[in-house]
Amino acid sequence: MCVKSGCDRGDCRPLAKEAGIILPNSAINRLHRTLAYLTCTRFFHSLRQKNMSSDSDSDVLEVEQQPTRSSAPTASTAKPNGHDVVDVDSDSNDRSANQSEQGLVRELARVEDELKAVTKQILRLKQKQSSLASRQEQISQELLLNQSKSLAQKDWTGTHFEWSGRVREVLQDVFKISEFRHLQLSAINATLSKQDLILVMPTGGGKSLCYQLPALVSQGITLVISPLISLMEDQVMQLRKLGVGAEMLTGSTKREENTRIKNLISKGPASEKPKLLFVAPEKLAKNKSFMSFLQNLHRANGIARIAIDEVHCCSDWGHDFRPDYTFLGVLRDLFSDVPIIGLTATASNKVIADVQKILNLQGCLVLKAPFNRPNLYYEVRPKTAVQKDWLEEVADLLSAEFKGQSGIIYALSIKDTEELATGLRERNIKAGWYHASMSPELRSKAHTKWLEGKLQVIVATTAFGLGIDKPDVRFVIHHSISKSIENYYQESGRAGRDGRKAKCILYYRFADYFRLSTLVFAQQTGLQKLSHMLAYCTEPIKCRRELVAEHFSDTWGQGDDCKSMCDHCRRPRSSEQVDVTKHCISVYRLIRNALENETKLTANMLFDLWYGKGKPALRLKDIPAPTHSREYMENIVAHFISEGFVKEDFNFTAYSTTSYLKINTAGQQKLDAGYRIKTIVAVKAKRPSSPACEVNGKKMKA
Ligand SMILES: Nc1ncnc2c1ncn2[C@@H]1O[C@H](COP(=O)(O)OP(=O)(O)OP(=O)(O)O)[C@@H](O)[C@H]1O
Repeated sequence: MCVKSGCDRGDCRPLAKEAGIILPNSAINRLHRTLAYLTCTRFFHSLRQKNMSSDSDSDVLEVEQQPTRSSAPTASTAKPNGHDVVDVDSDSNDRSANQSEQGLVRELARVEDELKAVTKQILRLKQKQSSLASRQEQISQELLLNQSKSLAQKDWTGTHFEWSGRVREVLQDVFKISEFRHLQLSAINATLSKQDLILVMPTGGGKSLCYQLPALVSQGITLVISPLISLMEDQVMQLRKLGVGAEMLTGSTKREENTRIKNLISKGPASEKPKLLFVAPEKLAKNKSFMSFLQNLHRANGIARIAIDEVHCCSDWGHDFRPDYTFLGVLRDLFSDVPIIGLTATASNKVIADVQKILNLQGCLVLKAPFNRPNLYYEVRPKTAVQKDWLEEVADLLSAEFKGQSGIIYALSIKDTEELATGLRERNIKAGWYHASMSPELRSKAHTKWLEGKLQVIVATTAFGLGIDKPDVRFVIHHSISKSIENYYQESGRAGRDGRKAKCILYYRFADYFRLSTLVFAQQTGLQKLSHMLAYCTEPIKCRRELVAEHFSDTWGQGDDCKSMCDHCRRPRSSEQVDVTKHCISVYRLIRNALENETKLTANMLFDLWYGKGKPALRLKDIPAPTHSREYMENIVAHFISEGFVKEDFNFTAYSTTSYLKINTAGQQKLDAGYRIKTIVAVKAKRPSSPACEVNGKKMKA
């Protein structure tokens, strides 16, 4: 060890020699003390280099000022050139250096304390900055929302507009409709007034009319941006049937057809010019020649308005985000005097604000109809583990309650659609299947057979959704849970579009949650949205409509009535709040114990262990099997997942992804700090004690 400084190399003296310096002990000591931040080696290396490049006196060491906390020069040693001068032979210098060292140590401690305080302050300020920034965003959103609300206060329903007479004429003569539905006239008047507008109306509410009718009352073309080719085909076909000129351009439109349509729109005779042009968002985002065509058309006042169908696709908070939709933000600037109308059935306030931002329509008019579909009955039923039992139950339902009625069964995978439809056919139900892997011909054949009533039910993936406009769908059954409440609302919304009563039944099984979580976890908002759906399915007592209204920030006041059109309102149950903290601790312990045994637990493995099954080494003797049913306990664990106490850990194999359960550290910290987890459970009504009665003289239970 080299003197007192802690240098363990012991090579300062040979290095000093090599640098041409003869050092007395006192100088070595002092250097070690005052230059504690340097190892001796570093110091002499730098010195050697310095000496090599200068003719300095070997008795005088010129120490380069280091950018460190102990570098303040003293008046006695400071050279005019800014370098400290250390006289290695001077004892008085030695003493003063000792004093200055103590001073430096004190200063260092003070500086360190100050630094700590400043760091704390910075952290506090950063937190404040981020909370102020999010409040700022919230306030600007609220201000814009207020702007939207005040625009919505204006009376748009009037019939005093210059176009009012013509609007009614077109409604009756072209569309053969006698009366407007809620918000249709307001939306039509607003867009004809050149007001930018976002229209939120329930599925089947009649949104299409709100841009189709104005298209016939305005000069120029209405450009409709739509996410699906099948949706465009359907609309073009319907419009042509009504005698309205409509065209569509997609990525697969042939070059000649493309030119024909463009020429017709820009140069065709007025009587032959189409009034509506349907395009996919990709057409705008990826086709410069089409954008140039639109700009030329605009210069010639040829664009009446732009309608963006399924506008929630702009936002990744919406349920089917499409990156090409984000390109549509340029439209507001490029065609500044052309009114834009965005339409959707599923948008919470968050999605609306997001869409407004992306499309540059901040503060525009928002017309929002209630989400409630009063004619739809919502029910969640437990799903049996055995497929055969489920098929029996549903076949019974279709041949009794839904006999002669038309409906849809939504399934999670392509394989499921085919297996379930086959299973139903074996039980004499006229069932077909529909999914994205079928050829367009086969898909269209299945769709047509169902439309014509040759199939009672179509078992489909969500590929069968947007644009399905069969009015008399009396039931929509979900074989497993949907990816989000938005998806469920859309899919179940295919029922009862004629306004008559229809049933939406969802079969829930906890295991299905994990089939979906492994599919959606890579999406930015996938798991969060799925957890909302999980909470919807496991909700024990609350009205289903109220849950949906809350999700979409819709108003559902005390006076609002479901009219017994959901399972919870039809069969109200009493409930109680229970403390489930101990169950969470058990779950954490089982997961931790398994990890200590190098095993990760899937939900199924966890429940097996909890109920005393599975590998004995992974069981914990002091955790007794729950006294409640597995279904009850699954709902409790579902609550832990929805509330973030339990997280998932996704692991890939070559063919699949597995979800394992893991402890959320933040959840553990909360429990450590004494937090109690509480949840609401339904309380089974006590059976009234059966009065005894007498049959043939014997006492029997009634
Ligand atoms: N005022 C009206 N009176 C009667 N029928 C109408 C009226 N407006 C629209 N419809 C009909 O209602 C059905 C649903 O309309 P539309 O397809 O526009 O719904 P949507 O709001 O776009 O629904 P989704 O979001 O599910 O596609 C159509 O068959 C349409 O002809």
